[in-house]
Amino acid sequence: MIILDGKKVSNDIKNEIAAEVEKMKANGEKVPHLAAIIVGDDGASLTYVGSKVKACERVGFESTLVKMAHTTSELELLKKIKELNEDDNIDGFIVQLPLPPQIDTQKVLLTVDPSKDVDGFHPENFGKMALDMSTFIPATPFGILELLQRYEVDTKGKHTVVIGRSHIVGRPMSILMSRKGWPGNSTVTLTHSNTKNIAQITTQADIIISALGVPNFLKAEMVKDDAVIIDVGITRVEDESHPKGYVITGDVDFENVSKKASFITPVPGGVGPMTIAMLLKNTLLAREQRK
Ligand SMILES: Nc1nc(=O)c2c([nH]1)NC[C@@H]1CN(c3ccc(C(=O)N[C@@H](CCC(=O)O)C(=O)O)cc3)C=[N+]21
Repeated sequence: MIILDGKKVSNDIKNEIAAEVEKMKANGEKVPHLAAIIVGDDGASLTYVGSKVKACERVGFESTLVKMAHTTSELELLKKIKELNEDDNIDGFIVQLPLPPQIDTQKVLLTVDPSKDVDGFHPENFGKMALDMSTFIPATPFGILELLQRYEVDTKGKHTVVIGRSHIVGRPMSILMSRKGWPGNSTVTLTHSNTKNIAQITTQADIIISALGVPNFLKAEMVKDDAVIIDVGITRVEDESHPKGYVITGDVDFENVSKKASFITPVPGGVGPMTIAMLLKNTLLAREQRK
């Protein structure tokens, strides 16, 4: 069993990006600038945005964090987005999800300038992804592809089972794994909350990508020998014995599933850090395309 070490690979990628930034500086070019908008400040979201900003500093990017009150109106948020669209200083930006209920997420995603949409959530970019056109690939799916590639995981002709159909992970992942090329060329089954007999499907899988958000959902008996396991779950589970009062728990019963797997991602230290590295990669791309 080989652990797909997202922490290590994401560090490698950050070093590669930092080297690019050094070159840009040496050439007197402007360095990439990422902005993030966060509406409200529930603990987890703020932690993730905070780590994105920290990652920017680490690779030499400029970053801007726009904090807005949880009572922000849709109109105010759309105005802020338009400001960032027009700000020549900003190469790419993200609006941290989920948004409070008074704000229509679809409207927000449609307002982000597709050329600055480093999350790859705008319908134009999602469509390009589905049609194999060059675009920003959403950071979490992009990170999973990168992990599969760097560990030379064979995906051709394999049965990939995706669990969860979210617009951010499951749906795009199912499209990407079925695309021509590598990683890709898989036969894909997309499962979700209405799927019957899910264990019957997962036991047929060569590759399982779980993006469900139910701690320890995937058990050893749901997995065949030598399967490749990608765990996208990151649920905070209360744990008094831990200094933070919680532990980050994945969708996979790692202790038991890892005994059967050929490759497996840990949580934490798997897909999470890759997400951040690929957001930086998209931002670098955005800067290069704006020259
Ligand atoms: N517009 C938008 N874009 C996003 O990319 C986006 C978002 N909204 N909303 C929330 C989710 C979640 N997300 C994570 C990023 C990093 C880790 C990460 O680094 N996790 C660490 C643990 C971090 C911890 O200790 O909490 C790990 O898995 O090792 C996790 C989750 C990005 N998201």
